[in-house]
Amino acid sequence: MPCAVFGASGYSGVELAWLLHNHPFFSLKHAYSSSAREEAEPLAGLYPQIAGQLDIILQPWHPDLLSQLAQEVRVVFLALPHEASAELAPILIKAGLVVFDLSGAFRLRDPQQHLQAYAFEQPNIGVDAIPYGLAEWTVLQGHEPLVAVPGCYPTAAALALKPLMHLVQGTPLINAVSGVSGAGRKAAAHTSFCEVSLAAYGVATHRHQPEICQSIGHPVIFVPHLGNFKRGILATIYAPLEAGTTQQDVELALQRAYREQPLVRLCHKPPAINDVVGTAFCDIHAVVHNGHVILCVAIDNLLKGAAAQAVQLANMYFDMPASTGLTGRGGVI
Ligand SMILES: NC(=O)C1=CN([C@@H]2O[C@H](COP(=O)(O)OP(=O)(O)OC[C@H]3O[C@@H](n4cnc5c(N)ncnc54)[C@H](OP(=O)(O)O)[C@@H]3O)[C@@H](O)[C@H]2O)C=CC1
Ligand SMILES: CC(=O)N[C@@H](CCC(=O)OP(=O)(O)O)C(=O)O
Repeated sequence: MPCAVFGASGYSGVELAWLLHNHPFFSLKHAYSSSAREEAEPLAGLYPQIAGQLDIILQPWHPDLLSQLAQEVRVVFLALPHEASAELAPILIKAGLVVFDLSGAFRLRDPQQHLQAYAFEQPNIGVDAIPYGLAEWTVLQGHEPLVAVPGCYPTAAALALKPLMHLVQGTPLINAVSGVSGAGRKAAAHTSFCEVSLAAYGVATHRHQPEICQSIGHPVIFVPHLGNFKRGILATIYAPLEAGTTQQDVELALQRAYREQPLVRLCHKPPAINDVVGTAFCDIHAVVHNGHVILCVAIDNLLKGAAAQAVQLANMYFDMPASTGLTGRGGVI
């Protein structure tokens, strides 16, 4: 299945390019950067890690390329800033392409909430329902023109909480720490090596708060943190439980949700970021304590939180096992 990656010069884009290049069914035909780059160049020029293995040329995107693209590929993955996705996705859909969008442009159902979170209006692409693709909780029909891939923090938080919401009574509190690749490749002082130690940010204002609420169907308190490591997210979640809920109730609910899901691992001890970095896995540990469940969840933000989840959804879209091409350990950056 020929496909293309937009935003391939970025962190989640290059991970997508690598996963698709090594995939048994998808075949990477085109990799695009923004049009701000002046010339085509090998993607390996930006990421020497892939030299000699993935020899694709990174082409600056230009609308004149659209008709050739539409003739040559069926599926496109967008790893672009939210507004760029919002602008490009409708054009690609109109050209007959199936779009997996990693940005936040199409995730929120409520246009007002979207406007408040992203500060631009959500485009109306004339589709009734755009699937929000939390992969383990989504059924795709295989004819949707666009799938919205969840954000990295919402993936970690919702995978842990969704199986337990019938046992939760009260507001879950979510503390999550992300590595710096979560902020993307573009240079910025607040994400530069000497500036980052460990601190909360976006307290009570982060755009993933409404996304998590939408995903689990319940309000939450969410505090993201930036840590001085490259990749990975570790979330610690405290959720009050209905009186009498036991450890066994929680474990059964998690097992029921995930026993058929190869990319979610239920763990006997709290996971470390190193357990999942370079993988498509989500590791979850749960303990009932003082009327609460304490959940520790780890994912690689660039893989399960972005590129690998997009490929997982594309696998499902084309009726393949969800984990096709995703069970190895790797990661480009
Ligand atoms: N990083 C992460 O952990 C996660 C990211 N995401 C989402 O994935 C998307 C990409 O994020 P990330 O990889 O971090 O970003 P990066 O900043 O690393 O990369 C952004 C990419 O988009 C390209 N680009 C920028 N502006 C435009 C434009 N106007 N038109 C076309 N291409 C453009 C850039 O090209 P150029 O190099 O030429 O500037 C680059 O290839 C974002 O929507 C982000 O929210 C989702 C989950 C996790
Ligand atoms: C560490 C860091 O900066 N993380 C990003 C979130 C990661 C991400 O890309 O999520 P979206 O797809 O929703 O943008 C942030 O907090 O904005």
